Amino acid sequence: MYSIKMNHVTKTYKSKNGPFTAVNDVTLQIEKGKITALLGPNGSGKTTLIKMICGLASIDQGTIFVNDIDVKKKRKKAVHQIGCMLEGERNIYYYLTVFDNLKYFGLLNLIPKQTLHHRIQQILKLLGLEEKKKEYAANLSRGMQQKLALALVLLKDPDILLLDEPTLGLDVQSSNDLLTMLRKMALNGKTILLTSHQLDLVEKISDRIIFIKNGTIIEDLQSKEKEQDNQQYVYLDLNIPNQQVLQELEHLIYMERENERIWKTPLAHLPEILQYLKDQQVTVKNLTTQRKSLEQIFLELVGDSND
Ligand SMILES: Nc1ncnc2c1ncn2[C@@H]1O[C@H](COP(=O)(O)OP(=O)(O)OP(=O)(O)O)[C@@H](O)[C@H]1O
Repeated sequence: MYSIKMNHVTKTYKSKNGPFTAVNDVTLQIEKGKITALLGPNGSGKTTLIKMICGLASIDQGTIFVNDIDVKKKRKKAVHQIGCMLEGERNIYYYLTVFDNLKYFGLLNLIPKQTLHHRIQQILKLLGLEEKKKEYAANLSRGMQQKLALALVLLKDPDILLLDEPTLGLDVQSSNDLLTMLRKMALNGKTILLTSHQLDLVEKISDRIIFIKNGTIIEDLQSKEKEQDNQQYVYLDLNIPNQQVLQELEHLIYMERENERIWKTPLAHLPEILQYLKDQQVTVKNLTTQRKSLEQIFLELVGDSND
């Protein structure tokens, strides 16, 4: 089941040097109840993508559906499904206290007064902001302000969370707490799409990682592969006379990337796979148990963002 469906989405901005395509023909489905991360260098189009999903930037070409609601045609209804926190933009009132910020946003979002107070307490607790509830937002540290911004997003209990760099400015402990909280929310069925530059954190919590470069998806590491990561794999670089021979092998998984063609097999199945390859006159050029780190993949795929 998909919470977000994007079909051939393109966004072109006007700039001094002429039109600039920030998102280029992106087709993507985001699964419900999963954490999906968008990774890419500065200016690769991540924020633009998020802004289009939550109705803050127009969609030039293509369609976006949020919980099957067309963002172009029914923007208000679609946006209602979403809680969006954009990088660097903290929609908080600096001269209201933490509590009053939450109360104000709650009333603005028509949360009934009877439930609002309880909900505010829950969220303050969740984000470790209880002690700061009487503090003016202006006097909070940057990380605390980030938490408050997130608290406001969570207040209306949206089905889908779009979080642009949610851990930016948070200390290690707060980042980890936040990620743990997001994981729990996903387990409870929330769909979370986030962007981050912190590869290690993303690797820890995401079910799926999508790499973006120049407004295009260049790599999509699906959750299936990630779930299997706990198994020990052997990675094989093969010289195959005929691709056909490998297609029916259950335990030999093909992994296609921009610059490499690699196969992997669970360690337990290696002997039978090697025997089969030998029988089929397939040469093993390289065999390793080392999987590339996400950082290596990222650097290899994204490379110089200007190329
Ligand atoms: N309103 C705008 N007008 C013109 N160009 C824009 C506008 N917003 C973004 N861009 C350009 O579109 C490209 C993609 O920007 P975007 O903010 O989506 O990237 P990003 O991947 O989120 O980057 P970062 O990691 O730095 O946040 C950039 O080249 C940016 O300069």
